[in-house]
Parts: sequence; C-alpha cells; structure tokens
Amino acid sequence: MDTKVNYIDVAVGVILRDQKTYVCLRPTDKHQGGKWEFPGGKIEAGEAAELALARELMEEVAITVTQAQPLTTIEHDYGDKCVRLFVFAVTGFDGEPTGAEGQSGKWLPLADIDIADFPAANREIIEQLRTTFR
Ligand SMILES: Nc1nc2c([nH]c(=O)n2[C@@H]2O[C@H](COP(=O)(O)OP(=O)(O)OP(=O)(O)O)[C@@H](O)[C@H]2O)c(=O)[nH]1
Ligand SMILES: [Mg+2]
Repeated sequence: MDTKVNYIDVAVGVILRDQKTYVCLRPTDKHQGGKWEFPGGKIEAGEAAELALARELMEEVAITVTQAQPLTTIEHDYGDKCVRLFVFAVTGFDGEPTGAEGQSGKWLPLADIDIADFPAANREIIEQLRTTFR
C-alpha cells in the first residue's frame, strides 16, 4: 500500500502595506472557491519557491516583487488534496495590486481579518499576522 502523501507545493504572498494585506476572492469553481486568499499558486517542477512567488504575483495581481521574506511553511490535508504552502511576507513591490485575472481584490486591514473567510490551511498565517505585524 502506498502511504506516501503527494503534496501540491504552493507559493503564497502576504502583501503588506500600512497594516493592511491585499487579498483576492477565489473563483467559486476553484478549490476553496468563494474564500478569500493570499495571491499565489502552484510551484512548477524544479522552480524555486521565490521565483514561483514572483511569477504568480505578476500573473494574478500585476506587481513586481522587490522584497519578500519567508514567513512560514504549512502542510495541510483538505481530504481531497494535500497542499504545502510556502508563505512569504511581501514588503516591497512595484506597481499597484489589482485583480489581474478578473478576480475581486481588496486591501484588508490586519485588524479586520476573519479566519472563517480564508481556507483552513491559512489559520497559522492569520495567527502570525495578528502577533507579528500588529
Ligand atoms: N493562492 C492561494 N492558495 C491557497 C491559499 N490557501 C490554500 O489552502 N491554498 C490552496 O493552494 C492550492 C493552489 O493554489 P491556486 O489554486 O492559487 O494555484 P494556481 O494559482 O496555480 O491555480 P490553477 O493551477 O488552478 O490555475 C489550492 O488548492 C488552494 O486551495 C492561499 O491563501 N492562497
Ligand atoms: Mg492562484
């Protein structure tokens, strides 16, 4: 029996400015659809997490990342799939974030973050934002 878990590696960017973070609404037809998310996406085979972060943030919110620090790595089993999130704090970028793929996006004050609006895997990120960045 194969008990090895196949994780989907994902680069996730917590874009920070003025005690706010830029979040996007996941399309309803996607995994965890209807939840808010930190922009990001799947890391390609052989791709470094930082490069995937820069690529996904350009594709999804049209910014050029100039400063990012690893925040945490989270492994989460959704039942239908297992994800490994490589989470970065994005503290420097060129351009103004926008929903470049037609999705809704907004600057969310860190004080207003509600864990229930995000995918379950994001719990630890939100707890860190509460303690580290406020
Ligand atoms: N981008 C992003 N993905 C997250 C977050 N939390 C979380 O569990 N995920 C999960 O990570 C997985 C991959 O993310 P994604 O759907 O954005 O990947 P992608 O941009 O490459 O999209 P695609 O391959 O569907 O076109 C999804 O299963 C998603 O549910 C989050 O905060 N941001
Ligand atoms: Mg994505």
